[in-house]
Amino acid sequence: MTIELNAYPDTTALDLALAGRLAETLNEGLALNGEATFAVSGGRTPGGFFRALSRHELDWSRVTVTLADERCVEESDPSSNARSVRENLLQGSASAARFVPLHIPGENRDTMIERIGRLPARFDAVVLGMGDDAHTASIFPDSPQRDAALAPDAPDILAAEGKPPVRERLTLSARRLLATRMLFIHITGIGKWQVLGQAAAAPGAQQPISYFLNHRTTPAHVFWTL
Ligand SMILES: O=C(O)[C@H](O)[C@@H](O)[C@H](O)[C@H](O)COP(=O)(O)O
Repeated sequence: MTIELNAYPDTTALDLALAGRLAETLNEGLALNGEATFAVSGGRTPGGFFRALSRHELDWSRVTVTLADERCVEESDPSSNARSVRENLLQGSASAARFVPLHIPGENRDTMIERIGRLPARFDAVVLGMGDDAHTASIFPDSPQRDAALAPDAPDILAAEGKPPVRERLTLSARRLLATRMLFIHITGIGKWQVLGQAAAAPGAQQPISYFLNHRTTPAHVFWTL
């Protein structure tokens, strides 16, 4: 288990640095495979990072972006992670990227599973956030779906019970999220830093984030600021 820690003086420096690292990772994927695919998280933290990444000149037409999780709402809803990606990341030259949402209102479950199953088996990058309760994506420590989402044989995607603002969610499983060339964890604030440290020190604990900090084959790259 290796954890690379990258600390920054403020959120602006953090967002610029993480965006630069993502652009580098995506360019590596483009050079290696002619395409690149990554999954990002929602919430309040990543907006500045999305805007910084959108300003990087990449061959975005060969890049696919999807979500680590989604709230089951219309894209017009302020809680929609897809809305945040479209408004903050898919702008400028990055608007040429292909976006694969998790939740399409009215789509039946089998069609959704089949659509997500068509994503490349291994992402070039996954960017996870974390809640103060050590949840990540929509894998919550006290959710009835926690064990199913963390199971080594979990499906790619599953319905999950989250917390307000939206309880009904979809989440990629830990297994699917860990199938990535690079894993980034993006957090701000001393509270989350302390939660992350406790989780890292307790391998196999019940906190969902700890499954991503102690994984035997996918090192975690933590980008954080107080
Ligand atoms: O849909 C979501 O809510 C996110 O994917 C979730 O996992 C998020 O990363 C954390 O809840 C942190 O959220 P904040 O960035 O708002 O603190």
